[in-house]
Amino acid sequence: MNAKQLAAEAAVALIKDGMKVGLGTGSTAYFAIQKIGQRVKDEGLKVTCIATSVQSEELATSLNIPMAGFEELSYLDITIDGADEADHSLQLIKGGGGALLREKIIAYMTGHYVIIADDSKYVETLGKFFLPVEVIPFGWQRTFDHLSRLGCTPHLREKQGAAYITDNGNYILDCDFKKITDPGQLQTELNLIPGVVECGLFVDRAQTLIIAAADGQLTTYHKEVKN
Ligand SMILES: O=C[C@H](O)[C@H](O)[C@H](O)COP(=O)(O)O
Repeated sequence: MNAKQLAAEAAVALIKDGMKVGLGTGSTAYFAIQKIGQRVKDEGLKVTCIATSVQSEELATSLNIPMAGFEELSYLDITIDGADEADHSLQLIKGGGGALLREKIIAYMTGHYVIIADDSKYVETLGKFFLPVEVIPFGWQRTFDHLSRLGCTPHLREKQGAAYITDNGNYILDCDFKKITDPGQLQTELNLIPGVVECGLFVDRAQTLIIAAADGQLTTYHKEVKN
């Protein structure tokens, strides 16, 4: 079993009958959704889920995982999601797969927010991974200018030669800050820029971080966070 799958399955073991569950996005969350589907099928696990992306919604539906909308769910017991970077105080960079906005909305309605990753994602200081910032397409070049003034080099994310479009119809600027020493302050500054919809910093959100190594070793970190 690879490290991502190992971390994912350890997290899915936390899900109990009757829980409302948030489904993350990406190659690590994929294994969690697969395992939830397996538990629904084999054990008759009773859950109601909401997904952080169209991609995860489609995967969950194909596995017959019961899904619900925001009109039905206002609170989730647990969400299991991946991350692009996580530091020792469980601050995160997310959005490598473009799902940061829906992921953050769901993180903010979750009681127990669990992050799963292989050990390459566990870093001393955030920022080596370019920080994804979701911006509206209107005037994005000027939003780009404002981001640059915060000391980063932004790059418009592209897919097949055109601007990458998120599930919400927006663009992503991947920002090279090199080192992010104060994620909370940076999040505040980013979200004050007109045109920025949301940034991929998840500050004081994760309560549990499950890191798996290729040799099968699992390490779980916990933090007190009032969600
Ligand atoms: O937008 C995508 C999400 O934030 C992912 O959870 C993150 O990019 C990690 O993805 P992966 O597990 O594929 O490395």
